[in-house]
Amino acid sequence: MLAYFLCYCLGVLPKGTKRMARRNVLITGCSSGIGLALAVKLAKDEQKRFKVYATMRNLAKKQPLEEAAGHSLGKTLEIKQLDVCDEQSIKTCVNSIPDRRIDVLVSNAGMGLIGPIECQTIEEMKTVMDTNFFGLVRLLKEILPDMKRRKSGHIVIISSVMGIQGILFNDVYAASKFAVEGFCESLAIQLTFFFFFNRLSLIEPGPVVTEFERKVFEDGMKMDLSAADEETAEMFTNIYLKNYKQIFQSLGQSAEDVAEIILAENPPFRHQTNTLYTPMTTLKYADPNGDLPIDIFYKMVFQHDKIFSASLNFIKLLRWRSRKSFDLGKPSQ
Ligand SMILES: NC(=O)C1=CN([C@@H]2O[C@H](COP(=O)(O)OP(=O)(O)OC[C@H]3O[C@@H](n4cnc5c(N)ncnc54)[C@H](OP(=O)(O)O)[C@@H]3O)[C@@H](O)[C@H]2O)C=CC1
Ligand SMILES: CC1=C(/C=C/C(C)=C/C=C/C(C)=C/C=O)C(C)(C)CCC1
Repeated sequence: MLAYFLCYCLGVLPKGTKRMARRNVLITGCSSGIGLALAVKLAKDEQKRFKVYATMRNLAKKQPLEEAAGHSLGKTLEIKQLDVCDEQSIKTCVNSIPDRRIDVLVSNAGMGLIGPIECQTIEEMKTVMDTNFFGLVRLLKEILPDMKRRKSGHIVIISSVMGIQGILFNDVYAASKFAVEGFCESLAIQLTFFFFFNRLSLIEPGPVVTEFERKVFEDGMKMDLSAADEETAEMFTNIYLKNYKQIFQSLGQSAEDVAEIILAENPPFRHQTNTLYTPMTTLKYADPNGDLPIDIFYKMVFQHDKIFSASLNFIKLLRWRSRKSFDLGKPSQ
């Protein structure tokens, strides 16, 4: 079912319903996680509808993708170098594609950052903004003019539920995804003029079990908290980090699940992939004043932490008993 929605997002109907010319898809951040899963999914499409340019900043990390790609490597999938923080590397990559033709751009590369801001340097914060926000801007500056000239193209952006709603100790990461969302919301209006209908889609996953989760947790565990006061350091360690793994185990999707959701025909502008997480984001829309989600999150963390933890365990148990992850992203029929 998620596969259906993925195909739907990149402009392909289910098998056998429509024939289309092969489409060039460029994906950033394919060394692991969602980018890798999506690249492989598209490259292995039975009808060979895609030519995938799976890019990564460090080609020394290409082995997992090569292994997962199998026979599609060198046929429907090519691996290329692209660092979203380096304009020249983007240009070189795009110039190496025949006629520079990119039908679908998937802006996926990104990184997380957690912890008290007192313990993060401005340089670390700038790297997150540079990767998650300016990385997208650089890609579009290079690729969008060609799409506008052709009056066709589709841009899929991996945003996050944190592009809608901030979460404790994710201040800068959430800011980077809010920047992405504001930027895209503005751009979508202009693109509707060029492409006649909206061809820009924001994918908003909740927690996904990937390298992102591991890296962010490890960095959080070894963070030097000496610049924070005792209460803040305690809150980060004993509330946030303590619950972190449990949240991913209970609510987390797999990269493959998310990959399946990404391609759809006439996709909505925003698509949240994780139905278990939507009660959280709905709080934002339920109260235009913005107090409700802050109040509820505060109570969940500081007053009803045992109920919150028990609820997460219950969800985990239900998912385990069903012996497969819930079909979290099933599109409504
Ligand atoms: N995992 C989660 O819970 C969620 C993730 N997301 C978003 O999904 C996207 C993919 O993350 P996910 O698959 O989970 O995590 P991974 O860490 O598995 O993948 C992130 C990818 O981005 C790459 N990357 C980082 N910086 C750059 C750069 N400067 N240029 C090119 N590539 C770069 C990484 O490369 P390298 O290996 O070299 O570091 C890696 O290939 C991100 O935008 C993330 O914000 C959204 C919601 C939830
Ligand atoms: C739900 C929730 C929490 C944590 C949420 C997390 C950890 C979400 C992670 C989302 C990710 C990783 C998105 C990536 O883009 C808290 C603050 C513990 C308590 C309040 C409710």
